[in-house]
Amino acid sequence: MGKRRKKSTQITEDKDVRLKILYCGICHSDLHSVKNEWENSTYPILPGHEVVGVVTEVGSKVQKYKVGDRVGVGCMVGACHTCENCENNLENYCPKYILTYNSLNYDGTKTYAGYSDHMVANERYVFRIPDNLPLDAAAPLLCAGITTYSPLKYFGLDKPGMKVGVLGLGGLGHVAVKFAKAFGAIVTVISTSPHKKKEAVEQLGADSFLAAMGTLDGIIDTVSTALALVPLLSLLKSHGKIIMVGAPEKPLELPVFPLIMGRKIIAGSGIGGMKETQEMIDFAGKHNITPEIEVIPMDYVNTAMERLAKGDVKYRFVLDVGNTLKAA
Ligand SMILES: NC(=O)c1ccc[n+]([C@@H]2O[C@H](COP(=O)([O-])OP(=O)(O)OC[C@H]3O[C@@H](n4cnc5c(N)ncnc54)[C@H](O)[C@@H]3O)[C@@H](O)[C@H]2O)c1
Ligand SMILES: [Zn+2]
Ligand SMILES: [Zn+2]
Repeated sequence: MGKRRKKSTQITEDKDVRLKILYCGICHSDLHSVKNEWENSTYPILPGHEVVGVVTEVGSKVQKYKVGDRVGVGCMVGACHTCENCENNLENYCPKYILTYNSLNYDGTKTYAGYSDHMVANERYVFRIPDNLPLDAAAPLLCAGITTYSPLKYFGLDKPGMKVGVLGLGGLGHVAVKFAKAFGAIVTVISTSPHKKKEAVEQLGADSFLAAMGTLDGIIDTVSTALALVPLLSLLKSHGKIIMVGAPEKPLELPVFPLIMGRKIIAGSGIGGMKETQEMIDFAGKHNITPEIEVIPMDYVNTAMERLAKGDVKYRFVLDVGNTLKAA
């Protein structure tokens, strides 16, 4: 692994940017992956796709960045750039996309990611972090941010007055509340944990905590385990939508009648394209949207994973890689 790691930290292409990693968020997908819950993990895995840091080197043809710039890398580091999805700035739906970790580069080498000191990525997959956003709190935007921003926009839930439900108040869910509020939506947190009510309303700005039947235009479902859909469908108005971003390993049961009654929609959404990711980060900068984080040292990572599995985090762990990673 040492040899491959070394290779992945060298500038190999003209359009590559090397960054010194300072912070990396811990996404529940990291946990699914290290535990092989999706049954697609190939070890060794070096997780982390909410990566932020500072540019230390640029390839000869890099145009967007220079040494010293504050940047981030999200869930992807490559795609084919020729298919219909790529041509429409939807690299995230490219059939040949390359994930930041647990994936293969086109040369067959493995990708390793953010729980690490350095990283190299093509400039198309590198994002600029606005000066007013603290780097540690900006990290979760790279996955949790775009994963919730993109479906709110695509499914038309970004209009003032829309009644938006957010299911699961974890890393993704709490950012969904912040973006939906910034779009002017009326936001309801749907949670099975009554103790989360006070914070959801007072700290995150949600308008209410539990929704009444037939009242919501859309629900962003961020839950990491399989939950029943029927009670959720009953919360929707006619034409309401449930957008699944949570990625449980087990399938969900889908009775059809509650869909037919009211022309309701269940859809999925995966991160977002590179153009939209930069747009989301700039929007967060403009509206001062920062995730709520608990900054932790590298040697706390296993405890953090255990706490994340229990839902014991408010609301995102961020590894202080720059100050606490002791390179071997
Ligand atoms: N679609 C995408 O592109 C995308 C991107 C990032 C993460 N994800 C997935 O989204 C999910 C959430 O990620 P996260 O980082 O926000 O995780 P998280 O652990 O921070 O949040 C998940 C929330 O779901 C709640 N939850 C879990 N099981 C529950 C249950 N049975 N009933 C009620 N609530 C329950 C937890 O309490 C927690 O609040 C994960 O499955 C992750 O893999 C998908
Ligand atoms: Zn993620
Ligand atoms: Zn493509």
